[in-house]
Amino acid sequence: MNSNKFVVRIADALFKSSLAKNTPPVYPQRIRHFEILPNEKWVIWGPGKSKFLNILSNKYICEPPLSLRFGFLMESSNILPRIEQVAFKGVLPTAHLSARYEYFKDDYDQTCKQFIFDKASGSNAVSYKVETNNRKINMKLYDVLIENLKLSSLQDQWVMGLSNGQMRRARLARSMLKEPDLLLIDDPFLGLDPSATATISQFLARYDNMDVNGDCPIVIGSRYQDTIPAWCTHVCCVDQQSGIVFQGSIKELQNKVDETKLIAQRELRQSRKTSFSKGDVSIDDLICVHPMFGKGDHEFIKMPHAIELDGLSVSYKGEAILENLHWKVQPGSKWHIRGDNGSGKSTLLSLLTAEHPQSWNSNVIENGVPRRTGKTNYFDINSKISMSSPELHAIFLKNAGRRLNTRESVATGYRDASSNNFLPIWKSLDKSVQSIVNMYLEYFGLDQIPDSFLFEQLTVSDQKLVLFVRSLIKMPQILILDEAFSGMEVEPMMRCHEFLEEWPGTVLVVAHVAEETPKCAHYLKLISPGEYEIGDINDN
Ligand SMILES: Nc1ncnc2c1ncn2[C@@H]1O[C@H](COP(=O)(O)OP(=O)(O)OP(=O)(O)O)[C@@H](O)[C@H]1O
Repeated sequence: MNSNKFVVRIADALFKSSLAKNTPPVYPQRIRHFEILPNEKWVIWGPGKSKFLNILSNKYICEPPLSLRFGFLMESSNILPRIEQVAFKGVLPTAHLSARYEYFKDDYDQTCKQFIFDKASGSNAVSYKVETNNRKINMKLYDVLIENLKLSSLQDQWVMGLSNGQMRRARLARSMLKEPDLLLIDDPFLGLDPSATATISQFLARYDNMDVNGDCPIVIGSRYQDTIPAWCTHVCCVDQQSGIVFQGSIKELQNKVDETKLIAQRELRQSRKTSFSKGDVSIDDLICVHPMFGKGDHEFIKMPHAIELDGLSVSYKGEAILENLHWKVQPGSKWHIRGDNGSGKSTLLSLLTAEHPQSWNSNVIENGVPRRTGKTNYFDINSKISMSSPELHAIFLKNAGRRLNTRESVATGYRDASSNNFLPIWKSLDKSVQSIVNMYLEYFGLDQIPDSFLFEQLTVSDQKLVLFVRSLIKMPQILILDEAFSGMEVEPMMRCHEFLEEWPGTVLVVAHVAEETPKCAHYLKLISPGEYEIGDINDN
């Protein structure tokens, strides 16, 4: 790339999401100046990052025309810029929760390699593929990507079976393989375990200088609470309302960055204090109907284990994922399930919720009774369990995202087997039950969202919050929170964590990042098949 050129330049621009007359601008003020030069590595930082990345990916209409320009296009070019934007998304939506674990795949499932190529679709019923484009694949780049993104051993696996972390890496490879002119990655490290985070961060740091790739500049989006990678050279701090707060070289702005972080933390503490004391609804009002509310430790000890695994093993086509796992979970205990991407955490949880075909397994003992086909059924099991997970998020968005508003979405938590049942129920609920839903909405600040907003129109953070609240309202004995807080803003996340400290039921949490992990007393760490650790967490 010519070093005199810029990558992106914004000058005196107002952005709109539509040409319709009354559409308000994305930011009320014009963006006076913003410019990315080759060899600069920018992080778009702060609560307005996703909006700003949308601007950079040319998703809005700019006024005047040409106030947003891309240096890699010819002056008079009519060609659209080739920009890839990798945003936070979980696993692929499947037809239903168990589809991910089924042996016989959906007709149109692809291998991981086909997904990364993004070139053809096909049916498993026929042997040929239908090309959807004739893009030439740079195989040299493909090899580099799968090696560096640790996807080599997963190339031939069905893409639907990939774990969250594996799927994030596959999405990144798919975007990079398109050799875009500009690559925008929002929250590049969400859902990745610490070693994958380190490897991918190092890879991104040197990516634009690699021979195999044609100088693709990368811009990342990051939240206040995330550590800005050391290789970023420039920062653009953006808020939701007014746009750019400050921008420039990180070296020069380091003090400002630190100060902004501190202020954000202080404001958060302050808002927690005030918001928790305001309003009429207390946590006790919300949880007093839980069957375990008010029970003391001496009572829990006398109860049978909520879950007991007595030598559980799970394998795919002979390859073990979990082996001889022994684990006892006391009612009312809170567990952090740990382990690297792909170590089997979601698989373990899908066994508990009976979404996994190998769930009918007498090594799974619930409330002292071994699970057996004919004795226990899916609905009985799920009447006591609720969950929020990336799989559920993806399916909820696909099936209910355009139909249900916040209140209706939360209310579906009352459905039998609510993890998989999104049929509207709000209108048929008793007035008294509706008022419980309303109390939850009020407590978590979701009552501020107008009823005209559908689930899919909410921010990712609000969607996560809705799914969390949805998982609570049927007062489950076992609450499963699989990456339930990744992608959430800090304030609502802290509110959920505080609430969970009082929650009387059993809680199983999967989270890779300490800040996203609510307080747990115990941990189960999956290391490799047959190897695991169980212990207490004494971090108080
Ligand atoms: N149908 C399948 N066939 C083969 N392998 C599968 C299948 N489904 C899942 N796997 C593999 O099983 C392993 C465990 O996946 P799982 O989703 O349980 O991991 P995880 O610990 O939850 O990971 P993450 O932290 O990334 O969410 C992964 O390596 C995944 O690729």
